[in-house]
Amino acid sequence: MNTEAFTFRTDYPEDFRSGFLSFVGRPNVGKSTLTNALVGQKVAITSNKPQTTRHTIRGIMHLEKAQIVLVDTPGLHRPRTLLGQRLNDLVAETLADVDVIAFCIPANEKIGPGDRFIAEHLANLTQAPVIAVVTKIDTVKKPVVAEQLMAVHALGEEILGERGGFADIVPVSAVTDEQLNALTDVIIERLPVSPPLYPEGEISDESKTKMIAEIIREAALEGVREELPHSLAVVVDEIVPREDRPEDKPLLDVRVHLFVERSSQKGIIIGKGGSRLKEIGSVARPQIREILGSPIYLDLHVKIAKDWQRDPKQLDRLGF
Ligand SMILES: Nc1nc2c(ncn2[C@@H]2O[C@H](COP(=O)(O)OP(=O)(O)OP(=O)(O)O)[C@@H](O)[C@H]2O)c(=O)[nH]1
Repeated sequence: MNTEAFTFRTDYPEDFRSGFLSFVGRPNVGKSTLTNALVGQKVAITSNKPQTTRHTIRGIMHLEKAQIVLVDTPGLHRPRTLLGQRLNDLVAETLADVDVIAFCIPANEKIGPGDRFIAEHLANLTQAPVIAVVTKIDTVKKPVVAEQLMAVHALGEEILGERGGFADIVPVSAVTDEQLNALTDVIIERLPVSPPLYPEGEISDESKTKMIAEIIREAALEGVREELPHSLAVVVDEIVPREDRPEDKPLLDVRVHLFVERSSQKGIIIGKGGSRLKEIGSVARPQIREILGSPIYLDLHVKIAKDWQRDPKQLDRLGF
């Protein structure tokens, strides 16, 4: 494994602020994209299909005057399957101990029952300040953004009225980077005065294994999201140094299982003569290599785990 040494910053100013920030919002509102845009590195997985973010993945912003630890939560939604229920529990747990919450609402969709559901949850679950972030402002004209800001303000007054509505409302685009600095400043204001919580250089405190699983999942879903809606789980079984390698030419064996629900899905993942599996490997390999800081041999196996989304035993085994 890569053993870079991370160092804690000691020259921080007296009024340095550090703390945890969690993004919440319906699926697909741009939470992962915003996390990536803020942290500046790919730490969470984005897609144009909802609910790809299954794990809580953190990115850390190391700034001159602050350190912001971003906790990217899965889309909070009404639970339909057991998996959904577990995701919601995870969201509740995450919200219980963050310093600031950023509630994302897209500029290009009217506020709906899903947003209200989340706002009500926030009112009940947390005392932390809630900043409303109006996302994807590049997709609509200015007057539409203005209208959405008013609607969001009204939502805050109605549901979080007891605490004076949303702590702030900030329009942003994670694609054009518009207003990201403004959002950062607003977040910092709400963090406690505290020394840095994490050493410099660290982009994620999730195990590298989880990041690797996400990369492979993303590569595997590329182009086949329609056929494999939420039926793919990736488990990294082991990462071990290959024996008998010269010291200056190490190689890591990365052994991975991809779990699908049905044999038809297995066929889709593997592709004709293994062609898709090869493709998945070539997309994922360079990214994994970068994370581990070493050449790798990527060993991908596809297995069927029936109805894993509804089976508690399988869910435990797959780490949900
Ligand atoms: N034009 C535009 N598109 C965006 C922006 N932010 C996100 N998107 C797109 O919106 C889609 C969903 O973004 P994600 O970041 O995956 O959304 P999410 O809220 O993390 O979704 P879940 O993981 O399902 O909860 C992707 O196709 C993004 O490329 C933005 O600022 N502008």
